[in-house]
Amino acid sequence: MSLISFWSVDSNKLNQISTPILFIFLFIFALLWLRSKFRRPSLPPGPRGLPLVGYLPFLSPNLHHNFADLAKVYGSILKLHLGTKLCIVLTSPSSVNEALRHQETIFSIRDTTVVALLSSYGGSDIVFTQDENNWKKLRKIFTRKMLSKSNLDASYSLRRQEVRKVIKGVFESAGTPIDIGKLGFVAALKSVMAMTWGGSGGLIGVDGTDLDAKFREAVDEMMVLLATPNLSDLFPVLGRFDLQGVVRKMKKVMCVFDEIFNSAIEEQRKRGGNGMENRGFLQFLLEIMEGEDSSESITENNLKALLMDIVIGGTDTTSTTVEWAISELIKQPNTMNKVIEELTKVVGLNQMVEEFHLPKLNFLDAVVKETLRLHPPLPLLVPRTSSQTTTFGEYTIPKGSTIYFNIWAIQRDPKVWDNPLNFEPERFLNESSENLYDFTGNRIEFCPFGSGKKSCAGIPLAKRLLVLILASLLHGFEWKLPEGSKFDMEEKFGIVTKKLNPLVTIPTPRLPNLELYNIM
Ligand code: HEM
Repeated sequence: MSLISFWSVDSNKLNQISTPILFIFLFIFALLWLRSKFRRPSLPPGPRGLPLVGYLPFLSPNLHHNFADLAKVYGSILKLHLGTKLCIVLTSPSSVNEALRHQETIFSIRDTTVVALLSSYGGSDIVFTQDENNWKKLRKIFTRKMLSKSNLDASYSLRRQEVRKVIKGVFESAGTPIDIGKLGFVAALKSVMAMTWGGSGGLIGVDGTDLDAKFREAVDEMMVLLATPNLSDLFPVLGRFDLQGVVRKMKKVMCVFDEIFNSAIEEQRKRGGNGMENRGFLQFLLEIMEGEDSSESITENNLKALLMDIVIGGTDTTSTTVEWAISELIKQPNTMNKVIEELTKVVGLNQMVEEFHLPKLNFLDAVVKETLRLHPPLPLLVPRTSSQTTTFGEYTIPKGSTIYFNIWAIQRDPKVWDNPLNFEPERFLNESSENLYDFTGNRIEFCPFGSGKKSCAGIPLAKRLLVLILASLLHGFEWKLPEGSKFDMEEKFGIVTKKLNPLVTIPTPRLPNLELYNIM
């Protein structure tokens, strides 16, 4: 048999065998292709938990540290179950960017806890409203009207007076230990309250009670309740039993707020806003509520909830940052000296700090940024929830997941920052990065105020009030630790992340003319 005839016989046989095999191969290939095309990507990896409670028993109190450690094992997109909740933790600039910017409509709703809902009059505020149109309207009122440049300029005298009162108080207690966090809180809260009620002085109830003091107590209590982990959030079926009594306590605090707000509204209505030099946020909101422009109309609950946003959003965040900044500066005398040199040069020793000095305090601005890089008051931002199932690269994120953004870990990531754990304000002063990193979160590597359309609405006020308080304390006094006192930089996770051991320091007046401390 010639080679040709061998080939033709065998190729016929071969055809008979190979056609079915080819079909089988094509069939399997088509199946695989279809599977890969229509298969949902899997959930992100994450630690195993226990039945029912999930990872809950293994969590440490500092949630942001815990999440950062887990990210080292499971990667920058990880999942864990906390009670009945599926939680996703994002720990890289790219994944946070994906959620807050590229897929922001899916992740724009905040994860709401039972007490947060109560504190916001059932989600009538900017932070927790679930209605996009309502959010747009409230945010516009908040940023373009209440915190507009002209309104903030006009209310400067109110902030100035409250900060001056605090400085006078410190002067009178010179030489004795002072808790800086508490001092900063009083300065921030009293300034915010003065701006809320306007130039009408403090709030006095019908029976002559000092409502300002009552308000301060209620804010203190609310901060504690907001920070209390509540079983009802993790196991909604337990909600009606309110096992820890958190809801009962919160309802009581809300009654106090309501009484104060009602009294303030009644008083403000009687007085009206005409002719008032400083109209205050309350008068602004009353005018909007009672005005004729239906596109802006707000309810009384919206009004009260917006006031709550200012009080809750603007006080603890500000005072905590002041405390961390002074702690870092006490730890590093060389950096403290640079701040003092700048204050002496820009403000001079013959006057107190004024708001117009602030834009010239470039080094202090870098100190504030560096403080917020290492100690963001909200290290996981305000958690969001996914409004629909979506994919993140190779992973699926189911609808209803709670999303945490670990910006604390990102802002300390050695892949992003040189010497990330060192306090080096100079890093924000080099020409290229000065313009690169601002407070708008345009680069996720530095976003203590969040990023995207739902980033902090209070930045214009935060920038003025925080720096005014910090600069006034540093310009007016030299701060020393009491002899033999313990000093550390341990953190305590909560509604805002504070120092575990409060900073207690002794002030000595720095300005030669002691009269300055009494000028209001
Ligand atoms: C050091 C000071 C402050 C820090 C670090 C801070 C940080 C933040 C962060 C991280 C968020 C969430 C952003 C997100 O989800 O992406 C936020 C939201 C918000 N903050 Fe601030 N904040 C500060 C001061 C203030 C002040 C002074 C006010 C009020 C006057 C305020 C009012 C708000 C409001 C209303 C929101 C919700 C915005 C929205 O949902 O549209 N914050 N803030």
